[in-house]
Amino acid sequence: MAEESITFIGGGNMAYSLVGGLIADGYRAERVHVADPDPAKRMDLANRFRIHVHEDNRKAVLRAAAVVLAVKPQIIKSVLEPLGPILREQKSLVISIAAGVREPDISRWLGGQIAVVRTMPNTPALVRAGATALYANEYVSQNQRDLAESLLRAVGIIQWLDDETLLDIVTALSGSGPAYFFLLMETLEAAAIELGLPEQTARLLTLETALGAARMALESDEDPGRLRLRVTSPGGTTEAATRVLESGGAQKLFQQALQAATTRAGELGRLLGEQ
Ligand SMILES: NC(=O)C1=CN([C@@H]2O[C@H](COP(=O)(O)OP(=O)(O)OC[C@H]3O[C@@H](n4cnc5c(N)ncnc54)[C@H](O)[C@@H]3O)[C@@H](O)[C@H]2O)C=CC1
Ligand SMILES: O=C(O)[C@@H]1CCC=N1
Repeated sequence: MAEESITFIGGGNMAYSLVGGLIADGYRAERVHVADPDPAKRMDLANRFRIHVHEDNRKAVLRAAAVVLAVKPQIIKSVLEPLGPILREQKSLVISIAAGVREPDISRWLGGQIAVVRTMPNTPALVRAGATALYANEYVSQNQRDLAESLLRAVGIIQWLDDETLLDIVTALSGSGPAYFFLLMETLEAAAIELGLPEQTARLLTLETALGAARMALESDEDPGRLRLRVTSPGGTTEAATRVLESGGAQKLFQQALQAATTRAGELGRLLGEQ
């Protein structure tokens, strides 16, 4: 991938995952900068990845080909306004990973007419198994599109979207999605321990089953519904378990959860856009 310099504004969970994935993919540490006001975050990132860390956002973005906004949605406006003049002058590409925050608002806070890619990655980027959707505004050149794509592709799969509004659904599905699968893992592991399985065995079997199911679904020509039926012997154990899940409304609950997350992303976008 192109070895252009990239700056992360905000060095929290998601920046950690993306930086870790980039370094693991062979991106040179001296090309990566992170700005964060928290000295503990800066020290952690510098020690772990040997990248440049900064307290001052303006110094951190100097000469950056791409600037990744990795702060909470609620502070994006205040972070962007002072950076607008320098980012426009440098013609840096701005890549936002913030949930809900809309591209027209990001562009407006930066002073307008600036290349912005709005994305939604997820934390498995840390192990280069991320899933990211991207949307580019009209000012993004082909080179910048390639740069955004190569940065996110280094940490997992990517999908371009033509319609920005779809990013709220993506946020609910794959942005928040790791949490749903972790919840399932936590719950299954705890239930197995409660039933009498040793802790280490319960953990290992839970995680390998999750990995195996995901790999199998990715590599198979059959959809997950069909693969589920293959596990389910008539009158067997899976059928007994599935009956409990269905009668408890598991599918409905997941639909409602995805709806709630999508709605929240839309609300965040609306509320923050009114600033
Ligand atoms: N955590 C996740 O799974 C995902 C998060 N996102 C998005 O990524 C963004 C960051 O989320 P997290 O990393 O989870 O949050 P976080 O709270 O872990 O990280 C945010 C970082 O920003 C720093 N910060 C605060 N004020 C700052 C300022 N003025 N300038 C520079 N840095 C500042 C904080 O010290 C903190 O380290 C959010 O907008 C979120 O919507 C997107 C996809 C997945
Ligand atoms: O919970 C959140 O708002 C962020 C966005 C997607 C995952 N974490």
